[in-house]
Amino acid sequence: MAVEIKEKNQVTTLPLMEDFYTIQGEGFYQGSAAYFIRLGGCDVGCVWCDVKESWDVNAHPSVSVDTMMERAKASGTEIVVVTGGEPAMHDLTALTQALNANGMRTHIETSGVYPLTGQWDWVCFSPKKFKEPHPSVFGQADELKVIVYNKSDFAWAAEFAAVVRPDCQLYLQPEWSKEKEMLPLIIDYVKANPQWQVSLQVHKYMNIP
Ligand SMILES: C[S@@+](CC[C@H](N)C(=O)[O-])C[C@H]1O[C@@H](n2cnc3c(N)ncnc32)[C@H](O)[C@@H]1O
Ligand SMILES: Nc1nc2[nH]cc(C(=O)O)c2c(=O)[nH]1
Ligand code: SF4
Ligand SMILES: [Mg+2]
Repeated sequence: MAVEIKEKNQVTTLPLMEDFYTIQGEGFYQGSAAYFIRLGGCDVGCVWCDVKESWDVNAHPSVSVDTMMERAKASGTEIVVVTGGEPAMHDLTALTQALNANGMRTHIETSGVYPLTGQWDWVCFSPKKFKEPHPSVFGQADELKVIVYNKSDFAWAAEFAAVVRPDCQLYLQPEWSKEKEMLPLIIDYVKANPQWQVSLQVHKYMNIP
């Protein structure tokens, strides 16, 4: 008798806020074409979050990972960035499997407050003072991107630089509304500490998503 091997219960639908093909505006891949999948749900509560509409997990429709994969694939993209919201609050195993199986690179933007699930080609870790990150993400981060909202954020950023891998790329990104004030401080800091680089949200200057 043929026996059907059932796979472990995997999450095959996820709350999708939006998906779009654009230019990665931040960090190491800044300037590269990338398809963004923005999942709903976040409980970190950053006061300056630029996508607060993403926070309520129930406000976004459940969409199958295959649909998300097909839409990304149709764009012709090489890179898919999974963001949110806080994408790591969901089981991303099936989504990354579908993307990988179809030849796309998987990148994630995460605050690191939840352990990662899934297979990632690039992990951007952006820790937040509003909720402590999970230590498992320190060794998984390819890129550390700290948002600078006030002067105390430089010393706080250095604490994370000390615990990520030695080959992790280090970025300081001004909080958008504080850019005028913080950018000069970031520039001085990077000149004095050249292991860090400046990251700007260039999509906002280009008026693209
Ligand atoms: C909206 S978050 C979603 C992913 C995840 N929750 C996180 O915070 O990393 C995407 C990126 O935007 C950054 N970000 C959010 N609001 C910002 C703001 N007002 N100014 C600069 N960067 C911001 C976050 O730090 C993160 O690197
Ligand atoms: N163009 C563009 N680049 C981005 N890099 C990270 C983003 C995010 O919201 O996760 C983002 C975004 O929202 N748009
Ligand atoms: S963790 Fe990310 S999505 Fe959540 S509030 Fe902070 S910046 Fe926004
Ligand atoms: Mg954004």
